[in-house]
Amino acid sequence: MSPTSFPKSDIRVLLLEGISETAAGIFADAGYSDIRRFDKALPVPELHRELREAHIVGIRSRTRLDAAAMAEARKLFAIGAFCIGTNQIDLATAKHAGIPVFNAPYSNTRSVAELVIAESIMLMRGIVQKSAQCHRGGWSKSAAGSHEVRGKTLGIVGYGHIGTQVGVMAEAMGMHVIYHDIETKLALGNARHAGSLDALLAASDIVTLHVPETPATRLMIGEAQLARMKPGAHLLNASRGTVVDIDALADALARGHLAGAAVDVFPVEPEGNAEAFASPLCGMDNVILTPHIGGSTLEAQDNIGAEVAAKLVRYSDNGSTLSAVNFPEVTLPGHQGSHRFLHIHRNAPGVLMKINEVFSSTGINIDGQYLRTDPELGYVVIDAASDRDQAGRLRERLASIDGTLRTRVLY
Ligand SMILES: NC(=O)C1=CN([C@@H]2O[C@H](COP(=O)(O)OP(=O)(O)OC[C@H]3O[C@@H](n4cnc5c(N)ncnc54)[C@H](O)[C@@H]3O)[C@@H](O)[C@H]2O)C=CC1
Ligand SMILES: O=C(O)C(=O)COP(=O)(O)O
Repeated sequence: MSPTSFPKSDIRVLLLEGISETAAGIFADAGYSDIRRFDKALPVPELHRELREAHIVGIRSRTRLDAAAMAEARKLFAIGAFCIGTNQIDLATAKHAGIPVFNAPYSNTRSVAELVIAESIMLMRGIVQKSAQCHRGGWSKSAAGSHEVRGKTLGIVGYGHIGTQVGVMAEAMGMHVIYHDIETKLALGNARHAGSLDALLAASDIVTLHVPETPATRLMIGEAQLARMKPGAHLLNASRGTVVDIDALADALARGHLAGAAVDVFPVEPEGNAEAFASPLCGMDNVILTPHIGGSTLEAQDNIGAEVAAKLVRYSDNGSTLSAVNFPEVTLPGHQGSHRFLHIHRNAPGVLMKINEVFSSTGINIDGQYLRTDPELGYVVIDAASDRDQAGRLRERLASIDGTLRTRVLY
């Protein structure tokens, strides 16, 4: 266990939104004892209060870490998104504050893909309506409107980690798979590029959305796109609530243009399980509504807890930023026998020279130096065999260099 510039017992780890116990276990095993856990997203005033004392924060998709939240988080040095999406975090503000953000890009993808496959069959068979009728004492034994998925066309919008897995599973059930993506993607199996979003919408019996939340995907499925879908087709959205115009979707369903939908994500979602949920889709028997649980399986949450906590511990103990989503990536070896100085600065000419001057002026030899920059940010890591007092003084001098955003020493 490597000590850091202040005792690990003083490093506050804040874990929100019911992040898996696995994560807390990994922090504890690495010597972190000040771990505060909450099973829901916090209301803004409480979030800001908690952030003031946190050095590391872990969130899921619900907590907004915007510029106002970050302004409160004066001690924060790392953020973990214990999920895939990082749209809830102001990545640029975090970066300019010298705070790397880590996420779990794969761990829950299978869970989402399995749900989409299950829902595709449920929708094509009209199972939710039939189940609702039975619960109400009805009995409508009929094949009308019920179809096998075999031989039908599945259109995947966003052919990334989730979209590709959905495609492979759908083909195993005999479906034709087409996809649309803004990047050139290797088609798996017999999947075919649709040519355009419009072409995909016109050709698919089921359309499933797997794009991230970006300015380009905001309301990418609105009235015009829904109108292009085949009459009687189905729409699934387990991506982000902002991707679909929910009123337009409700209208297309009410008019019978679409036969059904499965929606897991919403433009506005409750903060926690105690808050009521409302949506224009509520009350429609042909719509599967789920409370943003695409990635909520015990397997996925366990894997995510382990993956993101390990990345945060590694950064905190060792300085490595491998796979950070907003930061220059550095993979570092151990630093036995030397102190490790982390220096994060605005990328401007001359900073590196000044850092090196600090060391050369004291005659301390540099054992290893690592540097990664992007146009905005520089991250320099220096291993040097100073004594503890010297290290403290060196750190102060490094911190006083113009453009410095953050410094730490790992002993
Ligand atoms: N419902 C839930 O619980 C979960 C939801 N998600 C959501 O699913 C999204 C996708 O996840 P992954 O497949 O792992 O991400 P990914 O990054 O592997 O794939 C996203 C794909 O969308 C494409 N894309 C981006 N902008 C596009 C545009 N404007 N038009 C067409 N394609 C576009 C990308 O090129 C990429 O291939 C996440 O960003 C997240 O928002 C992820 C996990 C769980
Ligand atoms: O991984 C994602 O992006 C998700 O949407 C899952 O979010 P959650 O961790 O379930 O709040």
